[in-house]
Amino acid sequence: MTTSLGARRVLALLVSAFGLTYRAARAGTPAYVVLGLLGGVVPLAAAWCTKILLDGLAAGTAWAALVPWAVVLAATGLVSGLLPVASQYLRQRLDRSVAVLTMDRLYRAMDRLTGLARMEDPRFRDKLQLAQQTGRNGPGRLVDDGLGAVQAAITTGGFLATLLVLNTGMAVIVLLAAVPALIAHLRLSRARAEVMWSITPAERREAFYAELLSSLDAAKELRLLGLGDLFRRRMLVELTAAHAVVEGQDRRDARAQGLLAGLTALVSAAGLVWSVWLAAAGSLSIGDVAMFVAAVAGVQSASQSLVHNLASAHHSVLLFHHYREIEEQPTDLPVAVAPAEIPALRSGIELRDVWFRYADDQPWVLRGVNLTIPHGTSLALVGLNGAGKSTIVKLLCRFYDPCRGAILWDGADLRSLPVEDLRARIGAVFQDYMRYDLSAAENIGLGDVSSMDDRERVVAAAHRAGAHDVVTALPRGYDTLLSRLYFDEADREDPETGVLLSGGQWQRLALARAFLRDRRDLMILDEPSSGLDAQAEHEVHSSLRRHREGATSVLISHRLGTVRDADVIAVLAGGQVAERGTHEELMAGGGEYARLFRLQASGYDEVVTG
Ligand SMILES: Nc1ncnc2c1ncn2[C@@H]1O[C@H](COP(=O)(O)OP(=O)(O)OP(=O)(O)O)[C@@H](O)[C@H]1O
Repeated sequence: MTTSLGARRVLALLVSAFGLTYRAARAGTPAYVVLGLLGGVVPLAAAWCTKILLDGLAAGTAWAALVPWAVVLAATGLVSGLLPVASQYLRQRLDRSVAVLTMDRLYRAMDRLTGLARMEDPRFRDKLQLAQQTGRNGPGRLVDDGLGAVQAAITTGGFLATLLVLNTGMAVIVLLAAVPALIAHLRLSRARAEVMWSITPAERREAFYAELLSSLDAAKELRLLGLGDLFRRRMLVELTAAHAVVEGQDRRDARAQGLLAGLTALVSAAGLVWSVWLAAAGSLSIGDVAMFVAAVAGVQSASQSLVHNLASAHHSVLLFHHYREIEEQPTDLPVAVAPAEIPALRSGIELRDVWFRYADDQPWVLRGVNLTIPHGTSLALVGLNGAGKSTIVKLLCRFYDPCRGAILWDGADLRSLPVEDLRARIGAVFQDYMRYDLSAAENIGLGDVSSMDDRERVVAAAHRAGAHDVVTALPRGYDTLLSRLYFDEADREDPETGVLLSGGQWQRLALARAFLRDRRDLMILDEPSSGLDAQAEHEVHSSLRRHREGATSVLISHRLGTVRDADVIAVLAGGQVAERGTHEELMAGGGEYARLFRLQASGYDEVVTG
């Protein structure tokens, strides 16, 4: 993560933040800008009115001539009281409009990521987290900071110009008091920004432990293994380490700011004594002295808010940079220049000399895999843990591209096909399937969004996956919410909210979701029955067998009894297909498959026979 960006990039980010804000609120943004500029002018107007009034009083001007100035002075007081209220209201409206636009754009950009590699990159995840944080109000904050800086610059410039007209010496004194302080504050704020960036890793680790300590998923292990104390101590170590770094910076800040405040006060006091002396000698009017006092205070507070705005803008620009990087990112998988239309599968799918590793610095997972899945046949992939079975599935869905070799769909390289169309032709149950905090019907219906409301199809899919009885036993049947989250107030009042299923019951729903897509060309089942009881597993595989007939499918299972009737069984080992054939052929061959099958069977045999 960076703490500095080129001037051109910073400018582009500022322009884009203003652009986004304007697009989100076409009337609100100009109004907000006008109020901001007004805020810069009001202190100047008040100082001028005070000067004119005091000079008039000293010169004995008739009260009728002074009344308008008194009214204007009172009006500046009213305006400076109302401005913050109106600005805050507009700012909040602006933030809400900007949040809708930026969130929409951010998640559209995420949707453009069709592969998985970038999502798995920890640096990308860091960026994404920052982008999510800043997306909502980042542009608004940048506009705010930019406007605040302009406002401060108007006030400072106005006072300096006024003093230059009245007396050059006074302008020089005000500058002498403000400029070194401005420079020092800028340096301090840059040092603080660097410190804050330097502690982000510690803060992230702290957040990780804090999240772990309150995570429902981790609760069982944390309690059983008594890990709460360990993680709490680790969290505190990270927190105190971050605090120690910030404490050092706080001390440096306090020292420097104390020194600066003393210096500024000294210069201002000297200037004040000098201006009073000039006034006594008749070279300055009382109004001029009042203007000098207002200018010293005005320039000081304006330069402080300038520093604050610049520091805050610096931070906001860096965060907004991450948002823009995510928003501007191109799609992660190469897109064919003229993607071919993807026809319904006719001849089959072929993996031709496929080599794959997850990153250049990681070991090869697949080393020249050759496999064909003829149309209408079933392929079973077996192999030890980590052999690369799920990796092949992910390549078939084109979540990654092979590093070498190709996967062909009826002879066409997957890379030449539109990825959305390819996926529309595939149904799958992944090993790490999702559990959606939605109703049972929606959990199944998501398999085919166009049939989500087609209850008949949803129920039929549930029947086939052995999920129907599970679902009908729920308090509201298919409409039962499977969640512990409250979606709205009505749910909160409902005692039937938040039904949780067992692991195997969830798996049946995931299977039903896949069955809703069974008219697709390729059905992929990665460990579809690992969590099912023996009876359910038997029923599911009988159902699978029936529905697999004539369909093209890939099945992965460690329970070899469930894959024995596949048309072809391929054994993966060492990143290659070590054996392939029907169950009978492989058993007769006496290789790895036969060894594993006998090993598993012997477990049952021992129990049954002895
Ligand atoms: N996203 C990933 N990033 C990096 N390496 C990965 C990733 N996913 C899997 N791997 C690695 O690739 C190898 C193959 O994993 P894969 O999940 O394909 O094996 P598998 O045969 O399905 O194993 P299992 O039987 O345990 O499910 C493993 O060494 C694993 O560590």
